[in-house]
Amino acid sequence: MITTQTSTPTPGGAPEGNDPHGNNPDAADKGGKGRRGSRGNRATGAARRRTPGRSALLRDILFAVGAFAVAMIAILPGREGVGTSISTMQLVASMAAMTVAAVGLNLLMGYTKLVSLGQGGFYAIGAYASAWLALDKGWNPLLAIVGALVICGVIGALVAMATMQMRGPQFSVITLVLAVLVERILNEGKAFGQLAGYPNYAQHGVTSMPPIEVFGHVFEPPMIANTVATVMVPIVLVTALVVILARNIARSPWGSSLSAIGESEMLASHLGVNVFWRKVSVFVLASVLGGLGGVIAVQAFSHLQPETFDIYLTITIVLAVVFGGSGTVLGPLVGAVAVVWLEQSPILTSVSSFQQENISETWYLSTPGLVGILFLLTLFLMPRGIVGSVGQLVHSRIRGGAGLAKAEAAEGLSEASVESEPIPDADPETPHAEGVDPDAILVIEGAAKHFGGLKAVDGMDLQVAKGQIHAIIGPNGAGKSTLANLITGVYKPNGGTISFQGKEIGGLAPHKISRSGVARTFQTPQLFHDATVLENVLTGFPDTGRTSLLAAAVKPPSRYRRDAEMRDEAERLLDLVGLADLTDVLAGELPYGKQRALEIARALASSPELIVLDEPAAGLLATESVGLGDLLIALREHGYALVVVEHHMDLVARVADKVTCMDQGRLLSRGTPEQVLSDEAVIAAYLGKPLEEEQA
Ligand SMILES: Nc1ncnc2c1ncn2[C@@H]1O[C@H](COP(=O)(O)OP(=O)(O)OP(=O)(O)O)[C@@H](O)[C@H]1O
Repeated sequence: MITTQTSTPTPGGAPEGNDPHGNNPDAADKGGKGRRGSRGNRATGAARRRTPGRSALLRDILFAVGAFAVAMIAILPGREGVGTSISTMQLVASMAAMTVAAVGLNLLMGYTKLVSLGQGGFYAIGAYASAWLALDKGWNPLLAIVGALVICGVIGALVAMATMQMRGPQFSVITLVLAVLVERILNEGKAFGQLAGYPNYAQHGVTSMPPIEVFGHVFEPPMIANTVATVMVPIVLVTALVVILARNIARSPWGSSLSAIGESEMLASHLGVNVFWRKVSVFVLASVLGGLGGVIAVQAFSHLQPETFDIYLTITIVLAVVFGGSGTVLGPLVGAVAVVWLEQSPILTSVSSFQQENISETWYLSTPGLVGILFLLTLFLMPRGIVGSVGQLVHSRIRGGAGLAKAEAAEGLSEASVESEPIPDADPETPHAEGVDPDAILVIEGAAKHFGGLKAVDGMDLQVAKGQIHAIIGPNGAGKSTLANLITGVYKPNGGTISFQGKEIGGLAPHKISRSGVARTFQTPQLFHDATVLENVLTGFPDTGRTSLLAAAVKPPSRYRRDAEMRDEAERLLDLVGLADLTDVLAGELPYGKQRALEIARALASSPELIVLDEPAAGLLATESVGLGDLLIALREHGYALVVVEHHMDLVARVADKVTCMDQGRLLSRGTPEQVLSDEAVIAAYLGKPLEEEQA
C-alpha cells in the first residue's frame, strides 16, 4: 500500500528553492498567499503546516525510543551472563538476524512486489564472507563485516541489473536458483570448508570466529558459560536501527515509489520514477540487509553450520514476511520473531513426536514441513499477515464505513468546487491569459509510430501553446491514444520530432518527460486503490521520483517541513477538484467520476506545464462532465497547456480552443471546434453518423 509520504528534502541535494516544478518551500508560500485570499479554513493553513511536522517528529521519536527500549529489554535475561541464558540469547540473536533479513525482503517483496527467493543466498554470503575475510584473510572482524556487506551489495547489484527487466515467475525462479547455487558453492567449495562447514575446527584449526574488539572491549558471543554475551548489545541495537530506517524509507516518497512500481511500472515512470534504477537500488538494499542477517548469525554463534543455509532458510525468510504482514513496517519484525520462536518452540517438537508416534516413525513432517503448513494456512486464512490483518481491522473499526458513505454522499466535480480555489499558475513568470502570445510549448512534426505494418500514427503535426486546450478527436483506432503515448514517452516514435519547451523529448523515458513538466491521466484511472485519496495525490509530487535513498532513510529535519508543505498543497489540490472532504477515503472506494478527479489532482501535484488527458470524460455522468469542463477551463486560465483526447463532442465543443481530428494515424481536420465538428470529412470519418451518435 502506498504509505503517507512524510517530508522530503529536495531530491538530489539541490537547493530546495530551485525545484523546477516549484514544489519547494517557496512554492508552498505561494500557495499560502493564494489561500489567504480564498476560503474559510485557509487562515489555519500555517498552523496546519506546522502541526503535522511536529506530530510526525514526535511519532518518529516515540517509535525510535520504543524500538531501542524493546531491543534492550530483549537482552535483559542475559545481563548476568549465567550459562542458562545462553540459549535465550541465541534465540534473540536468531530473531534479530531473521528480522534484518526479512526487513530487507519486505522492501523488495512487500512494497515493490518483486518476489525474491534469493534472500537466503545473501544471508549465506554475508555469513560466509565475513567469516572468510576475518579468518582466512586476517581482516579485523569489524572490517570483515563491512567487506561482507559490500560483497553482498556488489553481487546484489549484478543480479539486479541482470534480472530487473523481468517480473513475476522469471525473476523469482532466477533468485531461487541463485540461493541454491550459493548454498552449494559455500557449503561444498574447498575454500569454504566443504561440507564440514566454515569456520570449523577440523578444516581450519580454529574453533570459532574471533570476536569483534573495539578500543580494547571484546564483544563476547552467547557461547561461553559465565560470560556476559556483550555482542548482543550491538546486535539488538543494529536490528532496532534497521527497523527504524526501514520505517523511514517505507513512509518516504522513496517508499511510495516502490509501491508505485509494485502497482504499475508504467504509472511509476509517469510519476517521474526511474523504474530500472529504483528496482536495482531496492534489490541492492535488500541484499545488504540479507547479508547483515548472516553477519549477525555468525557473530552470535561464532561458527557456521552448512545445513543452516539450505533452501529452507530462504523459505523461512519469505514466511517471516508473509506471516508478519508483507508491505507493513512491523510485519517483518513480528513475523521473524514468531517464526523463529515457533521453529525452536516445544510446540513443533511435540507435534513432530505426536506424528512419529501416531502416524509413522519414518514418514512424518519435521519442522520444515510443519512450517510449510503454517505458510499455506497464512496465505489462505490471513493473506495480509498478522500486522496487516490487525491494521485492517483497526482501520475499518475507526472509519466504520464512513469513508465510503462520504464518497457516495459527496457531490461530483461541481462548479462550486472548481471555483473555490485559485490554481497555481503553470509558470508564474510568464503571462498567459487570453490574448497574450501563446507560443507553442509542444511542437510535434511528422511523428510516426508503427506497430508492424500498422501505421498507428503516420506523420502527425501538432502545436499546443500555454493556456490552450487542444482536443484530439477521431474515430476508434484513429491513433489518438498512440499520439498521447508518444508525447508522454510510452512509445518511442519511428519518425518525426516531438519538442517540449524547445527540447526534444521524442523517445525519452516517461520519467524524464514527466520531470520535464509533462503530466498525464489515463483512459482508465490508474490509482493506488488501497491508499487514501490524500496519499494518492502525495505520490504525484516530484519527490516520489527524486528523493534519494539516503535522505529517505535518515529523514533530516527538512523532510518534516516538506511533508507538511506537500500535505497542505495536496489538500488544496483536492479542494480544487472537489474532493476536499474525501482525503482519508480509500481511492478504491471512490465512484468512477471522482477517481478521474483524483487523477487530475495527482497530475497537478507535479506542477506540470502540459497535461495530457486521455479520454477524461469517459464513464462520467453528465453533471460530472460539466464539472470536468469547468475544471479544464480553470486550468487553461492559469496557463496550463492541455492535450485532451476525447470522444465527448459536447465537452470538446465547450472547452477546446483548437481541435485536431485524426483518422488512420493522419491529420484529417484542424481548426476551431465549430470548424472541425462541422467538417464533412470529419463527419464521414465517424462512419457517416452524426458525431453525437459516435459518443453515445
Ligand atoms: N501496443 C500496440 N500494439 C499493436 N497495435 C496497437 C498498439 N496500440 C495501438 N495499436 C493499434 O494502433 C491503432 C491506433 O490505436 P489507438 O489506441 O491509438 O487509437 P485511438 O484513436 O486512441 O482509439 P480509441 O478511440 O478506440 O481509443 C489501432 O489500430 C490499435 O489497434
